[in-house]
Amino acid sequence: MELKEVREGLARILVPKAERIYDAPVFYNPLMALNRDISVLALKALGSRRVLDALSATGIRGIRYALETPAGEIWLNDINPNAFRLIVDNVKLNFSGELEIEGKMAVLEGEKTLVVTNADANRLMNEQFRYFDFVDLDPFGSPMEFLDSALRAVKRRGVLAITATDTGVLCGAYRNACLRKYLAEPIRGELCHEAGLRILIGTLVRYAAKYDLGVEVLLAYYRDHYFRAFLQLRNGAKTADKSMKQLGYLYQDESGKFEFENTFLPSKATAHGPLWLGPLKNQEFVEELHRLSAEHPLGSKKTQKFLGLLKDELEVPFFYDTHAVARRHGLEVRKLAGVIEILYEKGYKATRTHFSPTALKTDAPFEEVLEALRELQ
Ligand SMILES: C[S@@+](CC[C@H](N)C(=O)[O-])C[C@H]1O[C@@H](n2cnc3c(N)ncnc32)[C@H](O)[C@@H]1O
Repeated sequence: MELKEVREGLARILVPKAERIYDAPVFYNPLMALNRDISVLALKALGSRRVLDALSATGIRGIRYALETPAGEIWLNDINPNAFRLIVDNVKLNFSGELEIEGKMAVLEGEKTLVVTNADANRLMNEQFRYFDFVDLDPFGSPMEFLDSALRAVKRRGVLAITATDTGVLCGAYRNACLRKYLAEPIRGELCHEAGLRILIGTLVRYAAKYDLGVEVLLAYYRDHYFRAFLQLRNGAKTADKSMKQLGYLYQDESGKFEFENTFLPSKATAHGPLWLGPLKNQEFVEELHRLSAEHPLGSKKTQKFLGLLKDELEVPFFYDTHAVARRHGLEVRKLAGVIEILYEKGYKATRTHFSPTALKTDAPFEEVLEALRELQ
């Protein structure tokens, strides 16, 4: 395998030289630096000790966790033998000390303990029952095939960090796949990304509830064709019931107006979901990540700005995309800032949203958003 060295955060990592990322013998995507930055900041803020990077590829994520956060014991796993060998080399490149290799496992004991394994992630997570404070799933496509095992490997008050790159499925391009994997009806159109993220979280909540685990969303977002969610687990049947009560359904009519209902079963056949209707962030947590991003060696120049956008975003379910509203009502597109200003003057809250550069989140009713656009014609 031909290799080159890259730097990200405090890590030096050997990655395969390849024309296209999916042709490489071990997967590495430089675009995911922002995802890894936010994960490093989250782990730093949480202070979790025992961490599993279950689908590690080059090891870049787990090695950054070891170098840049207070985590004391970090496991890096991949089923691909080439990945295992590369992770071992990358651990050696970043840490001094003796790495003891025995078959499909390598252990480095030092200031930090690093454990590298070449196993099926489900098998490893089932063997390490309730062992980890923080479990990271960063798969190709959907995380669903790993979810039950992750919910068993993580401690009952631990944190799950989950990526999903199957946006076509969660956003309704492949409806049947969404029904199969997430047992949910997706939506097409301008709300598909937020609905997709909320379908993903809704499914995670239902899976956690089986184990009498409740879920608090520390942060969840959509970016660069993937979803990412950090979930704080809460122990007990009552907290699981509370989380389940935050599930519900979304409805949208042809005018673009939407509504949602917090019910276990939908009242109408046109429902989209079930999906999570609770918050997508813990405000203090996001403010802390934003603050930390100013002083941390980041891998992507875009991370701090993106965290700022997430921090300032109004916490209400769903948004109005001004381009979509204008199109649906035969109006001219107008600047988002102008619409936000009119709503502000009328006493409503309104902010930009990370889901779309042309959309706003507001507590104003749909008619007021439409009226604001009309005023600007
Ligand atoms: C998207 S890549 C991970 C990228 C990495 N987390 C990063 O930040 O660069 C997914 C990895 O999962 C590994 N994988 C796929 N199925 C697996 C399984 N059942 N058990 C363990 N690893 C698996 C693949 O070999 C691949 O390296």
